[in-house]
Amino acid sequence: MAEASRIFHTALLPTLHQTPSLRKRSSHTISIQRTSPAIVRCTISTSSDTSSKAPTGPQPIPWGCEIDSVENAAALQKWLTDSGLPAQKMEIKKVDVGERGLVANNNIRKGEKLLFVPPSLVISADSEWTFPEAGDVLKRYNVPDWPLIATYLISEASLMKSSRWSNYISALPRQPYSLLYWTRAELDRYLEASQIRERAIERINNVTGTYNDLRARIFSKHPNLFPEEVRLPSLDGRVALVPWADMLNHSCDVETFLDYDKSTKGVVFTTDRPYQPGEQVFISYGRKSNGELLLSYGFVPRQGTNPRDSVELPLMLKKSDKCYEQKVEALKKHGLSASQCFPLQVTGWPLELIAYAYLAVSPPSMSGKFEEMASAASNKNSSNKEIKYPELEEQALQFVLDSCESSISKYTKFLQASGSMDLDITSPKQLNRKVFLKQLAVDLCNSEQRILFRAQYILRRKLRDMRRGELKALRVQGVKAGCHGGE
Ligand SMILES: C[S@@+](CC[C@H](N)C(=O)[O-])C[C@H]1O[C@@H](n2cnc3c(N)ncnc32)[C@H](O)[C@@H]1O
Repeated sequence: MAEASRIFHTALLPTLHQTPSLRKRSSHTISIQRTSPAIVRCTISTSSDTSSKAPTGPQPIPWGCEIDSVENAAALQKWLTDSGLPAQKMEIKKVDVGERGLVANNNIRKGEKLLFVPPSLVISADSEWTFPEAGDVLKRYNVPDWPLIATYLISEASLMKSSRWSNYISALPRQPYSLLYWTRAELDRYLEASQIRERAIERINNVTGTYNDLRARIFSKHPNLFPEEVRLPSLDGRVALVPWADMLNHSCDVETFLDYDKSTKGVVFTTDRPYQPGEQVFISYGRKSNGELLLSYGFVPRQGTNPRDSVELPLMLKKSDKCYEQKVEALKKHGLSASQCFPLQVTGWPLELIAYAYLAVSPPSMSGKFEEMASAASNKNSSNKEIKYPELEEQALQFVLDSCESSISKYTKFLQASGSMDLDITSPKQLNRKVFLKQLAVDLCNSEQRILFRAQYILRRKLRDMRRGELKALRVQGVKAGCHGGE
């Protein structure tokens, strides 16, 4: 739940404009307009919505604050204390990593249970709605947790100061750098080399699909409760919003996650290291690659600091392969296709990747093995064991190396072009955003390319050793044959 809560928090950080008519809407934005107290009128634009049409009707409600706003954070902290948050050994401060964060104000031991957010301060699918009618309708239709909570938050935000969550809502950072908030043009332009672009498009489509489904099934049937468009952010699994806990920033060095304490029904976490007063306290947002952190949270950790970092390497069957159809059939049976991505880490690659490479380079004479190879290439097969075809190994490694090198050249092309990339800006605000996005893309591409370089190095060395070994064996055979011949 806690893991999901963080995703949700950042996925649900829309920019709500007070004066959208003045600005070209180039990313995902949510505007909320209050009509009557019981009605939430929401419109959320998408990356494809780049029109600068001035919306008519009531002014949208202000939402969130700049990520470095300590005033809103201080108001949040005061409200939380007044609302029953027990005394904590941390306080919200401006920090070096993540703008605002929780900083120790006491000595904290390793293994200490540090945080306790009582259930009354957690926003979950069971939270009480100020206007319960809309909530009742969503529950009747069994709407999953994340769109339900997103609609809840939008509904509460529309009440402004009269919502009990108003201090929380106005302290949410307006920080649209998660890939969900990049326009399609920005994704295409800055992340052309990275497979994370595909993941972002998939997630945006998932969000849009969920929204369209809700609109068709529910919102359109209850126009009095949901009079306009509501677009909701994407999220998997059980979700909740945890004010206070979601002030904690991520560090790749810690292994401690927020946890749900069944007995107290509160949110807690246990430290995995001590902290001195004045030190920022971190949690882990999950064992994620830099691309996944950018996708969900809008930041890229410093190069080389994320031991979980990985890059998706695309492998493809050759259309000219005589057994193309047969191989595709075998892959399909195991949920795979003619083009498939596999994660590479600095420390290596999964067995599935090599199994796929074996299949890709197999000659027609090995058609009896296609099925076994396709099965081993699928991670859906829990009993996966390493398969070995020594006669194909060199070709398979060369195939992976070729794919690595083709990816590396895409990154090189982008990184070289990024230096002189025209930022075609029309306002300082736009410049900030573009410079920032470009920097995020450059950081991501550098970290992904670094993993590819490492894989390239290992593959080249393996192939060299293999070929030297073969050469040696040939020489030995040659010498033996020579001896024979000489006898
Ligand atoms: C759950 S909030 C944490 C509180 C946030 N710093 C704030 O001021 O409201 C998650 C956001 O914090 C920032 N963040 C968290 N960990 C970070 C890190 N290691 N480096 C940079 N930004 C980080 C990102 O903007 C992320 O979307």
